[in-house]
Amino acid sequence: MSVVPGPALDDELGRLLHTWMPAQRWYPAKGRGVGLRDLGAFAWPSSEPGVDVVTHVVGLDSGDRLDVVQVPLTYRAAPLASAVPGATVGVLGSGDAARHVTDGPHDPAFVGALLAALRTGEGALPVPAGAPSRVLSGEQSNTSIIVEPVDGPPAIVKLFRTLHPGANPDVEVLEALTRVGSGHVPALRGWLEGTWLPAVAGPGVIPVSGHLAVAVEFLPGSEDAWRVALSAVRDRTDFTAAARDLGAATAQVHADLATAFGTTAVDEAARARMVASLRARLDWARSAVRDLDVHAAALDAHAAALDGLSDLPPLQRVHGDLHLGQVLQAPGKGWVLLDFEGEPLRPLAERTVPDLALRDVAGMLRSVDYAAGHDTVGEGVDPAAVASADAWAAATRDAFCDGYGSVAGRDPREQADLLRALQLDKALYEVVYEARNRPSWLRIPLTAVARLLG
Ligand SMILES: Nc1ncnc2c1ncn2[C@@H]1O[C@H](COP(=O)(O)OP(=O)(O)O)[C@@H](O)[C@H]1O
Ligand SMILES: O=P(O)(O)O[C@H]1O[C@H](CO)[C@@H](O[C@H]2O[C@H](CO)[C@@H](O)[C@H](O)[C@H]2O)[C@H](O)[C@H]1O
Repeated sequence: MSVVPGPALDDELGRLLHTWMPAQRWYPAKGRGVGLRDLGAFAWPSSEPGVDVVTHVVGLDSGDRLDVVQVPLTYRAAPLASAVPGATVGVLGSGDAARHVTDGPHDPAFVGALLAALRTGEGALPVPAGAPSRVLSGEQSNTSIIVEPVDGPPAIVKLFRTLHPGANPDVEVLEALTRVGSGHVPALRGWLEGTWLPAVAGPGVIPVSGHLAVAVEFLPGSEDAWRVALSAVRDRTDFTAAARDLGAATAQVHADLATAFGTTAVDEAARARMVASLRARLDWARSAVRDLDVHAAALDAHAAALDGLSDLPPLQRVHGDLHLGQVLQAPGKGWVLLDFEGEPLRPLAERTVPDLALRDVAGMLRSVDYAAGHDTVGEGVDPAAVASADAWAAATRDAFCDGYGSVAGRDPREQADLLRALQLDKALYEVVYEARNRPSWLRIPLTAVARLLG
């Protein structure tokens, strides 16, 4: 990457970031008091005279935890005319020396520098620098920039906001799946790596490297399955044909992942590790969310029964956090799976170890339950509406499993105990996720925990 080390994060910029960052959707330390740590900066060659482009790597230190985020910024003498609300970080200095600070993805000066620095794999179509771009709006844990060249296919560049040393699973998996010709993922078009100081600073410390961004083909006119499913359940329209295709696409991606990364048979030690990890998640969720206390006896019984899990299928790379919001119905391409980063609340090292493909099936079944329960879980809902949402969910879940089994050769419902344990595992993760991020949604996974334990 043709960038050079950039300026330090000084107190004045630190104060601006302290105010601006917590309001961003991607900010990982919501609700926690943090001290900012300067873990490095890259100064980018800027195509616009007088505009400085700098990516700061900032540690968010809350004492017991340190999240590392990348914050690309531009510095201009005058405000960026095209800046949308939220893109303006603030002003440094005053009078003639004032520097207007903008969130990089919203500034063409940063996007041009970023596109020029992307690395491209063999045979991949590079993303031209200088093409018009816009930031994807909507709920996102990262920041994506859609690039639409006038004379070439569009691309979408995702800036990973939370950084981890080493390969980002999204880049690693998309590279492998593109290589084996998987038809159910967007083709990889480029990536970017960077270097910063590790979380633990000190004398003689060695910098770490990792992925900063990934670029893939943009699929215009796509609809995400969460929105389609939510309107289908509201209108009580059939979603079974789509769910069957989605099940088949999921099984095909699992087959492609097995081809690209191989599989590992489960011996007794691996089985014991799997049971231990399911128990560890149970303990983690119970200690994080007190609403689970009412199920103490049933959760204890479930934890004990996990020893009975046997005949586990081979382990392989999986998606790790598959839900309806992670799949697009793309014109001419069918179902496409996105975002192979795994569960954001899980440590990165755990997200890349070979796992059960059924975990993704369980994730999708939970997502169908979310769509059905979105409007009907809670007090005072008409029982007829609950019954019809439940019937929609049951038919959709069956269709997804039918489609999955038709490609995988084994129907997921044949492994009922394992599938139930994985759905419960996911529902417990969701209880923690919702308690931290969307407390008003908490009742959806809590209701599922009660049902799955019952
Ligand atoms: N290749 C693509 N083509 C069209 N839209 C996309 C593409 N990739 C992502 N998106 C849109 O961007 C959203 C967020 O992408 P995702 O990779 O899940 O980001 P995040 O990791 O921030 O959640 C998706 O839900 C989808 O709407
Ligand atoms: O998309 P991310 O990788 O950031 O995943 C996280 O956020 C998801 C919500 O955006 C969350 O998914 C949960 O809510 C979905 C509805 O919004 C539902 O379809 C999923 O089944 C449910 O798990 C995901 O768990 C979390 O990791």
